[in-house]
Amino acid sequence: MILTLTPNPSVDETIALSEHLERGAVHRVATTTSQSGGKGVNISRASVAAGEPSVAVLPADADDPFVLELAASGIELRAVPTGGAVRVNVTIAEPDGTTTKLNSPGTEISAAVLDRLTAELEDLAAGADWTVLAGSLPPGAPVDWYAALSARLRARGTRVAVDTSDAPLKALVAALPGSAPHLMKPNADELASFTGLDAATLEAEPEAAAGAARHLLDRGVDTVLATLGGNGAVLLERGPDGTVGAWHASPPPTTVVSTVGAGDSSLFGYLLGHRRSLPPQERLALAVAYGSAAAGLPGTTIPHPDQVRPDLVITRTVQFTRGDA
Ligand SMILES: Nc1ncnc2c1ncn2[C@@H]1O[C@H](COP(=O)(O)OP(=O)(O)O)[C@@H](O)[C@H]1O
Ligand SMILES: O=P(O)(O)OC[C@H]1O[C@](O)(COP(=O)(O)O)[C@@H](O)[C@@H]1O
Repeated sequence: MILTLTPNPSVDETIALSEHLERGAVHRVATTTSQSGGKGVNISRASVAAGEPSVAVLPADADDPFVLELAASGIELRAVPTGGAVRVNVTIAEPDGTTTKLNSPGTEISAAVLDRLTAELEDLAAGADWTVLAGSLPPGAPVDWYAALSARLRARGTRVAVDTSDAPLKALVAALPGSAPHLMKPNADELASFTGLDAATLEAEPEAAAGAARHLLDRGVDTVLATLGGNGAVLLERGPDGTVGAWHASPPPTTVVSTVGAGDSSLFGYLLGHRRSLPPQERLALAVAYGSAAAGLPGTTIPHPDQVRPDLVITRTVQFTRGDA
């Protein structure tokens, strides 16, 4: 079972333009779509589509349309009532695939709701192969909450994966190795944020990304899936003998429609490969195939396994380029 936590869920509104976005101009919108999203929610949605059991833990009222839509989609939920509305995130998708995301801070979360979310996770963790802590933290959550949760949930016997950004990511890295999750999934901007390296260089050069990701393995993380946008992803993994392997995978040919949900889909692809006991290169190929399939779908649409082509992904081993961190 894959257990997910989305502490800051979002209604994802996507505005698709039939022309390039020009700041200050008036645009006629081609289509608008609205989907229930947020990182853990998207991973649970991918799990359901792939026939993998999953439970999504999140703060939201049981009668919120957000929760009703997820339940109708077949996603098993533990929704902790908040009395507040789910935030709205807006994406502007341009015809060339350029995706501009405007993510809201979210509604203030109380200590009581945080405690209930923790209790739900602890209740379910022993039955979870993986527990995924994902996305931003809403106002009111302690910035080091993921670090604290990682330590508590590891003690329950689940593997822990974290995908976050900004201050919660920095707090998690600062808390290493004490509360190290088993897996982290930074993108190039996130790798840059805690290494001080240049994001564009990390995205363009898999060896540099592998070198940056290596800092996390040196501090107790077992696996790093560093996604590099259109340049695929790098996987670093500590083997049973303690040695670290590193691989890069290039995406299959992709016509990009909206990259929202691509990172979440790639993390799910890795977890699916792990649950199927595939070797590391094949887990990486599945991750990149899932991410690229999502990038080719509108809005936050999460791919069905039929849409995912790991057979078209090219993987190779990479050497580390040690950067400063
Ligand atoms: N332009 C693109 N072309 C093909 N695949 C893409 C593109 N952008 C993203 N992807 C796929 O989605 C995955 C995650 O993308 P990335 O932008 O790194 O993640 P995040 O959404 O977390 O920022 C990539 O590893 C790749 O497989
Ligand atoms: O919690 P954050 O960092 O604001 O991110 C939430 C947003 O990210 C998403 O989970 C998509 O993430 P990815 O594009 O990284 O896969 C959206 O569904 C949601 O709007």
